[in-house]
Amino acid sequence: MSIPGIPGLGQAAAAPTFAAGPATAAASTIHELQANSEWRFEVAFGQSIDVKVLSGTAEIFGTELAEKHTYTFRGTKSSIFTWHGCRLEVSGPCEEYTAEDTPMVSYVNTHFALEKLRDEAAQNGGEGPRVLVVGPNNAGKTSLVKLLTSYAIRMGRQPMVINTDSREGLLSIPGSLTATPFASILDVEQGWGSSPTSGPSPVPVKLPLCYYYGLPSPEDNAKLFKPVVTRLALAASSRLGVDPVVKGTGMIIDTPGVISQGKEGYELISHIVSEFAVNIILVLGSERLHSEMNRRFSQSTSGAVTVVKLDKSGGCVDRDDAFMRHTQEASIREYFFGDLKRTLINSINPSFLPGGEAETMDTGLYEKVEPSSMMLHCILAVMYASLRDSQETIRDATVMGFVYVAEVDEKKRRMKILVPMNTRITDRPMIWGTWPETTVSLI
Ligand SMILES: Nc1ncnc2c1ncn2[C@@H]1O[C@H](COP(=O)(O)OP(=O)(O)OP(=O)(O)O)[C@@H](O)[C@H]1O
Repeated sequence: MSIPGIPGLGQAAAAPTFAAGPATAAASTIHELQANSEWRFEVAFGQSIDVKVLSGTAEIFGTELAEKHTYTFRGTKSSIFTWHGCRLEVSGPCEEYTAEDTPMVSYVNTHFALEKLRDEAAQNGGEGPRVLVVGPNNAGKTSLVKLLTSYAIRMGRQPMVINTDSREGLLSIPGSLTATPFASILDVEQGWGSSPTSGPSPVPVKLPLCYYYGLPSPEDNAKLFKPVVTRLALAASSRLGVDPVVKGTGMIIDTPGVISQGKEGYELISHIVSEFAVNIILVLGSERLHSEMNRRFSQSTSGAVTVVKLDKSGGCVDRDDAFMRHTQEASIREYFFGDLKRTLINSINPSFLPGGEAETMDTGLYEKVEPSSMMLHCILAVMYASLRDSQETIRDATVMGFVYVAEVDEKKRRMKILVPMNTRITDRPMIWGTWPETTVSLI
């Protein structure tokens, strides 16, 4: 483990100096990176590159790369940063350039400030900081959350990472919200790591507490999003309560970019802040949002929220709808086919009932439906609840896992589904989210 000292601490940021403009590398190339510089790359979907650290130290969003090990990257936009300089060997086609101007010093300083709070918490038996990261789309929120998580792990901590951005699942499929205690390093090739259903992984598998929302944006159905966040916060807080190491480290909460713009979004931020009892807000790349967060939270009567502004990295790239769609499909595939050996295909005949056959109060949260051809190639969330439970209980339940609808026979009211779970699910309510829409056949 070698978190570096803090190189360049207190120095003014250097003027942007890109070592090279975007270029396309095909054959094997050697890159010599100077200290404090970053190699940024984009690999298209359907293509892959191999990267090897020949010498020196290098990291991806805080996770150190092993020397001489070949890492393969597919369909990704990312960067490799070095504190002390390194030599990289790269083969395969990618868009790439090297940058010397990065906000890494301010990010690592933020990490050390959080460490100080964790040390203080340890002295008085308290809780580590509950950190919320907000900012517009593609401001680098998830990358910062990864970096703070990796650095905390490298210090022997175990942060609870919360994902409230349903567009990108964290160790789960898109549409879900999760809370995951991280004790071991992140898998840099996979992003966060393998989902629990994936097979053998070089990096230990993490088990998220998973809740289901089933829509891409919190604003699509705030009436559903808010209570799901509340449940997630309750579950995460109680998990914190039973694990002293996680409690002493605290939480790091990622958010969807859409809530960082506009009044409706700010209301959702307030909801997350109060449900998770957030005490640090990191604002990425928006003066306006920073001022709004200060106005709302700095002078709060409890006075307990600290708002910090951080620069957006020049490396952040916009991801268009097609790229997001590919990413979402890749994570769905990984969920179902991470380990083919453990994949089961079941034919079941459930009356497809969120809320079940028993009389339940119709609260309008979910509509009861029969198997229909509309469900073909869709994903259903199997809930830890009973068919007799109320709709609220089902909404508030955690997700057991997800199934994929491979065939539907409307006449017989039968579906053939792909079930990557080794357990009986026919007596469980399943929720059919309208998103992500699956357009391709997985099998
Ligand atoms: N320094 C960097 N160099 C190269 N790529 C980067 C860098 N930082 C972030 N990226 C890439 O930019 C994209 C956007 O970053 P990220 O996902 O962290 O933003 P976000 O604020 O979480 O976005 P959203 O709100 O849309 O979820 C990602 O593909 C990420 O890998």
